[in-house]
Amino acid sequence: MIGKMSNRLTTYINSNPKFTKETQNRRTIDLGEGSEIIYLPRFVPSDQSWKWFDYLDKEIPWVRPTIQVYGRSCSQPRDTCYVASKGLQGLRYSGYTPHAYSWDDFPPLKDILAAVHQALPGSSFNSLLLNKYKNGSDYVAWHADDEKVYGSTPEIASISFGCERDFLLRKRPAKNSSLVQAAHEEPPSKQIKTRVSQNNQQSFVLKHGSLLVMRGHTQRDWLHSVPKRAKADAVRINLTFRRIMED
Ligand SMILES: O=C(O)CCC(=O)C(=O)O
Ligand SMILES: [Fe+2]
Repeated sequence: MIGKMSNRLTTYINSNPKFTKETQNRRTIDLGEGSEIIYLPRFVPSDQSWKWFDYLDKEIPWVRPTIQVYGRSCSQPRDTCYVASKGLQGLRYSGYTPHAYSWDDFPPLKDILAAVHQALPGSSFNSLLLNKYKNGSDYVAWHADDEKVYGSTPEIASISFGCERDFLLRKRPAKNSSLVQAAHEEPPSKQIKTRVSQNNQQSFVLKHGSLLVMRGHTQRDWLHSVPKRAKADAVRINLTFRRIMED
């Protein structure tokens, strides 16, 4: 009986486009305390990923804005563009308010969004921040996407095309966490040991056509970055789908 059921289930899964090989490769990483990562290394097939890469590389009006970091103006170390549904509150980050293009300006983005929604039933994204890293000297510094417009538990679905890059996550020391307490109470020699002994880092190599999702309290409790890499010698395009709260 059980054997028959599982056979039928296998047939159903293999014949239903929702359960493709890519979906079966899904990895869920529980970061603890309500933070979760989902990683699908082969979400979009390679040839389709290259078609989208070429379209985005050519058609997106990429800009490299001036942003404010710790009160200083500097050039954002990657190109960017922003797309959002009509009528939403505007986005502002690092002292910069990007122009919001519409989904109709770039029709293939609607196909990519539909694929993301199919992989994440129950999710509903209404905005997209695009990033283009010309090579390994472009990067994104440690940060959290914890702007108020995303609400208390932002979900961010991130698709990567082109050059593989490392994506790092690091636990944020909370105000009253044991890490901070230890830093105050222990002599300097012990402080270092305390930090090193905590397993508070995660890293992923974001592959061409991959999907990485950050959920729950990841933006409150963790920081993420894409560091400079001398060996990365080609362009990477990254799309991060987000949901702006409607009021
Ligand atoms: O390029 C990436 O993988 C991450 C980009 C990112 O963190 C952001 O746009 O907020
Ligand atoms: Fe981010």
